Amino acid sequence: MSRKPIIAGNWKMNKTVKEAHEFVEAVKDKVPSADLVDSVVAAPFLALDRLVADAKGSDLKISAENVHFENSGAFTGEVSPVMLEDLGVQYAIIGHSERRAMFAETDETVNKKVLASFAHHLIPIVCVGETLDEREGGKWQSVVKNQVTKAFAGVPSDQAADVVVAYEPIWAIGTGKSASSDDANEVCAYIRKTVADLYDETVAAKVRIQYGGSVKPATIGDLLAQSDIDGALVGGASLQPESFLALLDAVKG
Ligand SMILES: O=C[C@H](O)COP(=O)(O)O
Repeated sequence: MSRKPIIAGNWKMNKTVKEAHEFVEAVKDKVPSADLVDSVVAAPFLALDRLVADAKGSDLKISAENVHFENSGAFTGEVSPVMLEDLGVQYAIIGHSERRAMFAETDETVNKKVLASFAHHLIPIVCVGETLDEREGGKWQSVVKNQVTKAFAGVPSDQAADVVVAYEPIWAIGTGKSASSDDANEVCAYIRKTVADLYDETVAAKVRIQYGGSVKPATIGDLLAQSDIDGALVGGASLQPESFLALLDAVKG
């Protein structure tokens, strides 16, 4: 089965609203057709309202970088899926390793956020990945399997097929040390097998799996050529319009 690639920029804590607006204005009419690739930018909450309006009518899609699992209530500083749906945001990154490491995100909260996202028409981009110690200790399979299994708990099969999984080995994020295409593909294939064990081969064949970790325009082509890598989640190289568009060009071939 052929899966439509999905290339997502994750800006992390970068760009003012003005800078974000200028970026979207610069790229929105240059991204490839959404028939060919899903082109996504994940921006800080403050910019989302403006960016959804900016991107309207174009093939560029807008994502949040996080979402809370409750609809409303006494959760100071948080943003709910109801609020994101209201803005017209289409995706939410969930469980990024920076949130797991610095903001107490757990497999349980990741799962709650996945379920809450589907309840509000947000497509979850679920991040998983092992630390360097876990890789060197030969534990990446158990780490990744556990993260995937817990993230998908309670997700019905029709929704499971729409989940985007981002495999991001923690040692490769922002370090300039990308996993080799073969190593990244081995893990992505293992993630797909895990989804097949949880559901079936049909669901597993539909789930899109991104690689993330020091992806650059020069390296994305080799990654996308792999059997089980359907896109990329890109930090640093997504911050400039030229670089973001160059990542998307790799899909066009
Ligand atoms: O979400 C994106 C990843 O954390 C990768 O970031 P990076 O491309 O700057 O290594």
